[in-house]
Amino acid sequence: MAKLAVVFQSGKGHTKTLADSILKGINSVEGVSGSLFEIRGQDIQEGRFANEGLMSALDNCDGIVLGCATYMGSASAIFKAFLESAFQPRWFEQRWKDKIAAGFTNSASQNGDKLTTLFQLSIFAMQMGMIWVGVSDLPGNNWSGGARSDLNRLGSWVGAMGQSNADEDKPSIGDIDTAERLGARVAVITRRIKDGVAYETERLSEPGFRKNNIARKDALAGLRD
Ligand SMILES: Cc1cc2nc3c(=O)[nH]c(=O)nc-3n(C[C@H](O)[C@H](O)[C@H](O)COP(=O)(O)O)c2cc1C
Repeated sequence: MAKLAVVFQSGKGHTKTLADSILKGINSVEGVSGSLFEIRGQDIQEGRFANEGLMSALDNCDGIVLGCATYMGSASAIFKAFLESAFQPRWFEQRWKDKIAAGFTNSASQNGDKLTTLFQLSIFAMQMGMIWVGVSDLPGNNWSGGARSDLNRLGSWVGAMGQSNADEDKPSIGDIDTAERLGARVAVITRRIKDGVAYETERLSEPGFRKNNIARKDALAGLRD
């Protein structure tokens, strides 16, 4: 059974609607099971996120879907604190290398600068050595017959975007269903990789990587730099 985590932050529940939808998509795929993990402000002290139980549960997953609200054109501060907490020791040890990753965000404005949030999430995943999966749906609501209920109506491929009106409690049904389809896509791809040909992946700490580079430098001395 492939295991996927949906890790999210949501202040007022709008982004949680997308997280629930991603989870629904994941669990619709046979042989894959998903779990939700909420990042809460109470786990942050002096700006640093600390919840070892949650982090080690993520260590045991085959993939992690990351999502948070867009605040001030950026990933929310609470979620950023969680991302930064992966630096030591998980980034140093390449612990999440080759796990599958994907992302989602929600904001009030149609644009709201939320692409920045998806960039932050995808860059994080790639710094962690993870394999990023984007949205595969064609763009919706981009012609005269388009509607808010269209799939991928915000035309985003880096990750799933949601937009919810400030006086309503949910993004559009188009966004909710697009998130569900991203969850299913991530699950199918994770299962395919997990059930595929087994492979060993090299994991190096920074000192180990430096040692290899010193050996390379010595081996190449006088040849080229
Ligand atoms: C501190 C703060 C900053 C925000 N910044 C943006 C923004 O840059 N762009 C935008 O479109 N909406 C912005 N919003 C609106 C939220 O993105 C929107 O209400 C979203 O649905 C919140 O999701 P949540 O209920 O999961 O927290 C901001 C809201 C807050 C509280």
